[in-house]
Amino acid sequence: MPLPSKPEVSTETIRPPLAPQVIAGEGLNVIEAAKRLAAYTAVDRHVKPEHTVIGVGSGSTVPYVVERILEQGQELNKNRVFIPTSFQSRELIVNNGLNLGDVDQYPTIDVDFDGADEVDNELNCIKGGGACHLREKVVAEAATTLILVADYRKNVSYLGTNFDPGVPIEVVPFAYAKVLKNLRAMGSPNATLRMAVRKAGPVVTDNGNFVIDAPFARKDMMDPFTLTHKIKMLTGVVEVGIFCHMAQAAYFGNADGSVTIKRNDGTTEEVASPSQQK
Ligand SMILES: O=C[C@H](O)[C@H](O)[C@H](O)COP(=O)(O)O
Repeated sequence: MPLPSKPEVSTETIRPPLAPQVIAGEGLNVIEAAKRLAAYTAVDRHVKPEHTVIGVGSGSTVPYVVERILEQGQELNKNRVFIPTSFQSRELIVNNGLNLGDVDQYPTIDVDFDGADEVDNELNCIKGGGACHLREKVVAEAATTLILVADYRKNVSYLGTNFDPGVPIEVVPFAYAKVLKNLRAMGSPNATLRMAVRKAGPVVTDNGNFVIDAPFARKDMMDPFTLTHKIKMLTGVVEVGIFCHMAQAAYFGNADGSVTIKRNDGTTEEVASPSQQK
C-alpha cells in the first residue's frame, strides 16, 4: 500500500468563503450557497497540511468540500489520498484528478467530510437520502474526525423534524418483505421500499442492496441510539441511516451568510458572514 509522504505547506492564496447573498449573484440559489459556505468553512478549519488521508462523503454538499480542498493547491493534494463513500464520490475524486484510495487500504482516515439529511443537537444524524449510508458509515468509523456539512434546513433539535421519508435502511434484497413486516410491527406502519426514478423497480445501492424508508414517531426519533440498535438487530438489515455520536462537529451554512457550528462537546459557535464582520 503506497503511504502518502509528508506534504509541504501550500503558498497558494485561498479565497475566503462568500456569503450566500453574494453567491446568489453568481447564479447559485441561497440553499446551494449555504451548502457551499458550510463546506468551505469546514474545510478551512479541518483540512490541515498534515492530513494525507481524507474521506469524501456523498450528496450535493460534498462537491463543495472537494472544490475547497482543490483550492489548497496541487503541492498539498498530490501527496494526499481520498477515500470515497459512493460511486458519486469516487467520480468526484477521479474527475478532479485527486488520488483515489479505498478504506480497505486505508482503514485509518485523518478527516472525513460528509453531508446529512438532518442533524440533531447531539450531532446524531440521518443519512442515506441518497442510499449511500453503508459506505458512509464505514468510512466515518474509520475516520479520526468526522465533520458534517449542510445547509440550515438540516439543523434540527431532534431527528425527523423536517426530513419526513423516515430512516433509510439498507437491506439484502431477498429479505426486504420480511424486514418491512418487522418494521411495520415495530412502529413504522408506513415503512416502504424505496423505488427508483427513471428505472422500473426499486433503488439498488452501490452494494447491490435495496433501501427501505421507515418513518417513526417522535418518541422513537428522540432516542435514535435505541432505535438504531433495534433496527440493526433485524436479520436482513445491512445498515441503518442513523449515525449516533460519530461526528465531532457539524457546519450549517445559513441564508444570511453566517455559519452555525455545533460540536460534540455541546458548544455552538456562530460565525458571522464576512459582510457582517465589517
Ligand atoms: O446517502 C446520501 C448521503 O447520506 C448524503 O450525505 C445525505 O443524503 C445528504 O445529502 P445532501 O448533502 O445532498 O443533502
